[in-house]
Amino acid sequence: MGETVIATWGLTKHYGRFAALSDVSLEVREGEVLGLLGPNGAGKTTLIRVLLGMLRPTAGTASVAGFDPWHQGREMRRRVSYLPGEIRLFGHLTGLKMLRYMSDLRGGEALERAVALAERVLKLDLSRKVRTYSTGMKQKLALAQAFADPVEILVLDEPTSALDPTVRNDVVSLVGQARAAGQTVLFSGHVLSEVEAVADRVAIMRRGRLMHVEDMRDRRGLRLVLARYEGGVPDRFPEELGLVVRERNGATVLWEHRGPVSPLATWIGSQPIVDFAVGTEDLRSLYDRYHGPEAGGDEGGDEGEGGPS
Ligand SMILES: Nc1ncnc2c1ncn2[C@@H]1O[C@H](COP(=O)(O)OP(=O)(O)OP(=O)(O)O)[C@@H](O)[C@H]1O
Repeated sequence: MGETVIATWGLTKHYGRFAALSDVSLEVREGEVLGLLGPNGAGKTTLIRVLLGMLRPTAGTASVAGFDPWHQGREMRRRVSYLPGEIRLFGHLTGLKMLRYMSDLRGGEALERAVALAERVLKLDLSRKVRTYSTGMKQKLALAQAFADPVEILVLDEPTSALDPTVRNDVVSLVGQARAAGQTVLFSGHVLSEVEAVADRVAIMRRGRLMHVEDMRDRRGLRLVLARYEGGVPDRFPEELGLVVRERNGATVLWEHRGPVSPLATWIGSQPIVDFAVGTEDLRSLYDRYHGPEAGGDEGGDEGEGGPS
């Protein structure tokens, strides 16, 4: 993985006394796909808008492609393609003219690719006026443009929110292709399976705070082992097995395990273990640790328009 291309240090955004973003420090490395997860109001869009130089942070700093987004927004935006959560297009233009308009803003290079993506991959009729498009069709048009842009960084705010399941999968593939082409992708979303399918790392937000960053590559090699001992669970386990105790309760222990299975299986065979089970932990259970029923509610502050943009 390459060098850091997006970084924030103690990023904070207040609306009056309400903190939409609190002390967020995060890094995204070159060529990486980072999924930003969190329920409504967690602060994902606020973070993205600060990174795009559309909102001025109350405190903290950010760097995107080596630029300060607020003070060097113009230089930064040349290197970044952004899909906003709320897409605004010119209704009187056809899809094709809208794509031409958007690609001209970047020197026209990306038009051919944007048209191919829109028509062939996303199956969009570009001869229709944009005002006759459904919400999902508008999202497809903006996605075609975002993925076609010859930029280093893609920032996608809920890129699949209006799409049907088949097109969602196409977008997941496009994110994978963008990474294969060396682009860095930051995207936000709620659909855990999509994030799980494509993200290298996942950042979980809650009430404006960054709660947890998980490396999905590590996670894919993680297994959970549940064992019930005859009598009590020993205090220590051989270090070379790479077992980490997640929970222990009477005669039962839940370990996290990474690495080869065979030494573990041999060792388990030598232990006074009466029963055991092996499984994986999907992203849902990780997410639920921060947002599940036991994690409490997520009501934020007052909704409202405003802030510099
Ligand atoms: N202009 C504003 N004035 C006051 N509060 C705001 C403003 N913009 C956002 N907020 C609040 O900041 C919090 C974070 O909002 P944000 O849009 O970043 O959340 P999100 O994680 O993107 O949610 P969603 O998934 O619903 O898009 C919310 O509680 C929201 O009400």
